[in-house]
Amino acid sequence: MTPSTELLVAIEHAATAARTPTWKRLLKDPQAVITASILIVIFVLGVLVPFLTVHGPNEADLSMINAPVGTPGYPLGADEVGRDIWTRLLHSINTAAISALIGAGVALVIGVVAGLIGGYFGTATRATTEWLFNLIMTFPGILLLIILMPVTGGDYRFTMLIFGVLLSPGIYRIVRNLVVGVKNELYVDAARVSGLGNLRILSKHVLFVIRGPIIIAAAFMSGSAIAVQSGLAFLGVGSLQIPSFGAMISSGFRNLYIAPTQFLWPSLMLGVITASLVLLGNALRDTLEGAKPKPIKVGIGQRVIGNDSTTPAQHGALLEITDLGVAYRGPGGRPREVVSGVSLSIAPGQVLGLVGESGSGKTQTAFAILGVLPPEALITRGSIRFDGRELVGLTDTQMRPLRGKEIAYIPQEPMSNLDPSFRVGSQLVEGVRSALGLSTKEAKQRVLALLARCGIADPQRTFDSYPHQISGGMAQRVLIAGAVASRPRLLIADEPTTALDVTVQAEILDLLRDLQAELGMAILLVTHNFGVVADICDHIAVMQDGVVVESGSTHEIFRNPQHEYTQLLLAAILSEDSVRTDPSIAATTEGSMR
Ligand SMILES: Nc1ncnc2c1ncn2[C@@H]1O[C@H](COP(=O)(O)OP(=O)(O)OP(=O)(O)O)[C@@H](O)[C@H]1O
Repeated sequence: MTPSTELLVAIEHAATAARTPTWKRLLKDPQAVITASILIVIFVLGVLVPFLTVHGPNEADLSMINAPVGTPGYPLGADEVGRDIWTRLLHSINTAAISALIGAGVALVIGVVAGLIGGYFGTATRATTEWLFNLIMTFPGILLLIILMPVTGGDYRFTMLIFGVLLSPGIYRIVRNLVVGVKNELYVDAARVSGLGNLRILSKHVLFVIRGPIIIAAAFMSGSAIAVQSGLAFLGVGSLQIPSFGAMISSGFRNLYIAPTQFLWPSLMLGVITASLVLLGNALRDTLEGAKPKPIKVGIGQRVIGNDSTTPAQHGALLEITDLGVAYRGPGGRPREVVSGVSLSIAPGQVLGLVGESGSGKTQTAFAILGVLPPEALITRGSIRFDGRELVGLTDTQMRPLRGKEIAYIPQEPMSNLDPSFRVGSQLVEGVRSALGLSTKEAKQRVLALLARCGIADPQRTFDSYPHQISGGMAQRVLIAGAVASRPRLLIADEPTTALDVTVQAEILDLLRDLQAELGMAILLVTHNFGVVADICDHIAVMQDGVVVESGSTHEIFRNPQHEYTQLLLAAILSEDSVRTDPSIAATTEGSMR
């Protein structure tokens, strides 16, 4: 099996796993199966207590005080007042189960209902629920439970009820945050528009999506409730008539030197129950939340078919992309290639236009070269060689010396790529210093010179401005200045003129053309606009649905487009409408076609 086939098989397995129902996936997890089985066995022992014991839980026989393990009728021995430890242990299971049920149940009911309401409805409702839960959180939990003993009459069920209320802010916050994240999803909007009531939307769409974290929290809260009930009983808080692990441990503790096993049984049982609940919660989390595809980061663990990273690039190409595949997993977990078998080549100093309609995979190809694909992206196949060096498989640290120095990038939205909190100059100086290792003073001089070179009339003023104080065209010039500061060998420009008005577009293209000639750098120009391509590119690659459908010299493609899609794109820019709305570009295009 080739490495890439292995990767695809692994992806396929992950996708199949994601489609399997939760309970089936849980059954395949040994941790979930073992812990759930232990809890079921213990729970059944508690339920069958009348059939498994001969004594009552508080029935004392003074002749049996501290009877050893294996005494007839007392399989685990008797305690300090002659009560059957086995019987008390099984009854304690029921106490623990009821504690978990009440404590976790109350917390869930209050927390989930309030979380749904607080997260889904307007700010006034949220502010009220928030205030209430903040108030609850100010109560000192355990202390309050002890202080309220006279009110609860020592009945652990009331104590657990109060404990449930005290636990509820935790679950409220989880649910509220999840609901805030989900409520603006398009499918919730769609349900609202289709006329579904809030109750139905909350119970059907919202609750369903957030069920995973709620189930997990329930497992952890059950463990907490049992632990707190036992702790209180250990301290002697509550009715002495109720058999519980805490009361048994306390009694065993007093007799530790006389009969150590009295301490062992309840401690062991309590430990096994709480540990099983926590481990089951972890297994549930892994199954419910881990079902999402695990992202493979670019540069980490990608494998390429049959390439040897020491082989130089073919035909003296600066950038050579061969059979590149980039995929994302769809809703079912199945990977879908958005870049599929793309091959491109750029010689030093050449300008290649990567053209295609929106969503055709141009930016994904550019991001793959830069090694900045989002974490959920998968490189399924292929190779990207820069100056003979394989880039696919490089870690982020290995990519960093190349990015910004050898390969520079100009983004589509100049404004959103400048940090509004810092002055333009300081952002540029920072980039230039890190790329070229210059002192601040040298970097500043270089930046000012570059700003002037990039057509900015008053460089010092722009240097001292915040991004909101400059225009879109200026911001793009600023970013171009930053990109070419290190004299890169390859400049990737992703729709560098799209966000600008027509006259500024032409100026920016002029600037790029001049800088390219001056610095001799290669440019990969990502655009959907054939007019831009005609203006500046030597070669063109046309992309459709993630595939390069046609490539060749600009002259050839404009003169004799072979592929139907290329003909369509060309026809579109020459249509009457686009000529009317985009006169300078149409003129340029016509010019270059002549
Ligand atoms: N994070 C992501 N998860 C899933 N699919 C994605 C993700 N990012 C991009 N895509 C998909 O990849 C495909 C190609 O996107 P890409 O951004 O490369 O298109 P493009 O040709 O550059 O278009 P545009 O000019 O609109 O940016 C699109 O169908 C897009 O939906």
